[in-house]
Amino acid sequence: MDLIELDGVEKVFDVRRKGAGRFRREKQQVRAVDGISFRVARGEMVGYIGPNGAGKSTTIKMLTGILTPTGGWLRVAGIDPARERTRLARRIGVVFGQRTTLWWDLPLIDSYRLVHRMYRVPDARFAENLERCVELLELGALLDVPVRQLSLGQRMRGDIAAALLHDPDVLYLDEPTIGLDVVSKARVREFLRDLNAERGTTVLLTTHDLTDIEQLCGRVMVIDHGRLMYEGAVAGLHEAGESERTLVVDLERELPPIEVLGARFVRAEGPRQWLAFPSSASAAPVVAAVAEAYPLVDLSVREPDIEAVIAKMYAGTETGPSAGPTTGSSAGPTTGSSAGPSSGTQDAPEKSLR
Ligand SMILES: Nc1ncnc2c1ncn2[C@@H]1O[C@H](COP(=O)(O)OP(=O)(O)OP(=O)(O)O)[C@@H](O)[C@H]1O
Repeated sequence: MDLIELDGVEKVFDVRRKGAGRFRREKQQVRAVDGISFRVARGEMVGYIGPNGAGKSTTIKMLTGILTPTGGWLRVAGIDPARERTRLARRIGVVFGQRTTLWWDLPLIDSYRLVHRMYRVPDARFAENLERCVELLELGALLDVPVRQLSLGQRMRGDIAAALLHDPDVLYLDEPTIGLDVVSKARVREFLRDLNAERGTTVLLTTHDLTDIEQLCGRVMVIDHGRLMYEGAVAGLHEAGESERTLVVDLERELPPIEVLGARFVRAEGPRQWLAFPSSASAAPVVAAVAEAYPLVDLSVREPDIEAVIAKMYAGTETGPSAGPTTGSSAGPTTGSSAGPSSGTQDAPEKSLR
C-alpha cells in the first residue's frame, strides 16, 4: 500500500518584487513545485534531494498540510493533508534539522510530556516508546537538561525521539544530520535503520549528504526547479551524474602531480594534492597505489555533494538526464534546465575510507 501519493502536484507562490518605477511593485509567480508525481510504499525509506531552492521544503510542507497545493492531487496515509491537518498530525512525525520542535527553556522530558498530552498517546504506549527512544538514542542522562544546554547532536536525537513518541506511520526528515560530527551522524543513521526495519516506519529523507542516502535509502528522487529529474536507485544517480569522489593526499613535501592508475590529478597546494576518481569505483586500489609510490602523511576521501552530482547530470545536455529511470512516475526531465549551482568538492561531506 502506498502511504504517500502525489499526482501532478503544483505550488505556485505569488510574489511582489520591486519594479522599475519608484513605487512600482511587479507581481510575479514562483513555481516552487511544478507538477510532481510519485508514490512511497509503506515501509520504504526514500531520499528526496535537490539543490537549494529546488522545491523540497515546499513539497514537505504540502505533505504535512502546512501549505495547500495550487494544483494536482496528494494523499498521505489516505488523508488530504491540507484539509485534515489535525487528523494527519497523528499519523506523521516531522524533524527539521535546522529548527527544533522542543521547548527551548524546558528540560527535554517536559517536551515529551507535552507530546504525550497533545497527541493523547495511551500511557503504556508512551512509556514504552519513551523507554525505547531513550535507550537507542542514548538520551537517559539528558532528560532533565534544558534543551538550550544540549549540543547539536544531542538536540537532534531529542528531536527525533519527540517525532516518534506518538507512533507515526510516516516520518519526514529534513536534513537530520546537518552539522553533526561523524559519530553523531552514524548514531542517527543506525537508529533510523533500526526504526525502519523493526517498526516499518515509512521515511522521506531530505539531505545534502549523499552518505545519508547511500546508507539509508533504497530509492532516491531528485528534484530541481520544482520538477522530478530522476527517480531510481542511488547507484544509478551516480551513473547518471558520472560523479567523482576526491582523494585528498597530504604528502611529506611538495612533489610533482601524483600519477596513479584509476585517478586523475586535479590540483595541488603545497604538499597537499587533490585526485579525482569515479564514484562507482572502490577507493582501495587508488589509495594503495598512492601509498606505495608516494611519501604520505595523511589521506581522506571526499564524497561529491549533491549539487555537484546534479550539476554533472545536466552538464552538456539540453533536456536533462536521460539515464535516470523514472519508475512509476509521470514526471519527465525539465527542458532547458541550467546546470544548477556550481559544482565543486571543497565543501563536500567527508567520508572515511572504504
Ligand atoms: N512562501 C514563499 N513565498 C514565495 N516563494 C517561496 C516561498 N517558499 C518558497 N519559495 C520559493 O520556492 C522555491 C522553492 O523553495 P524551497 O524552500 O521549497 O526549496 P528547497 O529545495 O527546500 O531549498 P533548500 O535546500 O534551500 O531548503 C524557491 O525559489 C523559493 O524562493
